[in-house]
Amino acid sequence: MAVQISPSILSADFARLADEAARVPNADWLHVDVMDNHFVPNLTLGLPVVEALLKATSTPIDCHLMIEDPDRWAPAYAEAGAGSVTIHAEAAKAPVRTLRQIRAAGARSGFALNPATAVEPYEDLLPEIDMLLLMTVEPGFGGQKFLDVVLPKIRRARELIAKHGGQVWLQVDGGVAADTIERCAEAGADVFVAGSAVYGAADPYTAIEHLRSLATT
Ligand SMILES: O=C(CO)[C@@H](O)[C@H](O)COP(=O)(O)O
Repeated sequence: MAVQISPSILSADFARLADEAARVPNADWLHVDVMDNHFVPNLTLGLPVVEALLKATSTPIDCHLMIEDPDRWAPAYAEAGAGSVTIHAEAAKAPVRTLRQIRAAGARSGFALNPATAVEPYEDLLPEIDMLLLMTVEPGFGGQKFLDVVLPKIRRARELIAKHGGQVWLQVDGGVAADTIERCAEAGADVFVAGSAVYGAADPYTAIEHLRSLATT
């Protein structure tokens, strides 16, 4: 699959989100981090802001729910029009039902694992998942250092995905930048979330194209 870049608006100016979305017309997705200050120690935004963003941009929205009760909230993000909705393994109590509800509402179903969560126990869930997200930092904040301890898990996840037909996208999120993206791509990732590497750059458009070319092998 072609490399996809999903800039994280966590590093954008929250007072000007529509303008910030317009600065990255070459993004494949706009990555929106929903944090509730319970599952992670940070508070960002929720459904009303996502609904407003959906009206403000034609770029598909990739919602990453870092919240305590994703089973309760994920279907609403999909029904609102998010193109992809990702729930966390560590938070979901009924992941199969919730992943199916996301798909039934017309979005791609995403399933995320924190750095210390192994992928093997979730192999049987792969048919329910459109995108597996491997966190390459502890979730909660942008601008953290990439955890290269996750690289073997990216390789393992790619093997498991191939075993199940290869349809599942493999996303990495956290510390993805010009000096780390090639290692992620080499390990098997194909969807790259980048916050500070895009919105911290003088020219986010060019930063995306640079990351895309580095990841395209
Ligand atoms: O989910 C998260 C953080 O929890 C990410 O989406 C960050 O927003 C990525 O930021 P950078 O590490 O790329 O600056």
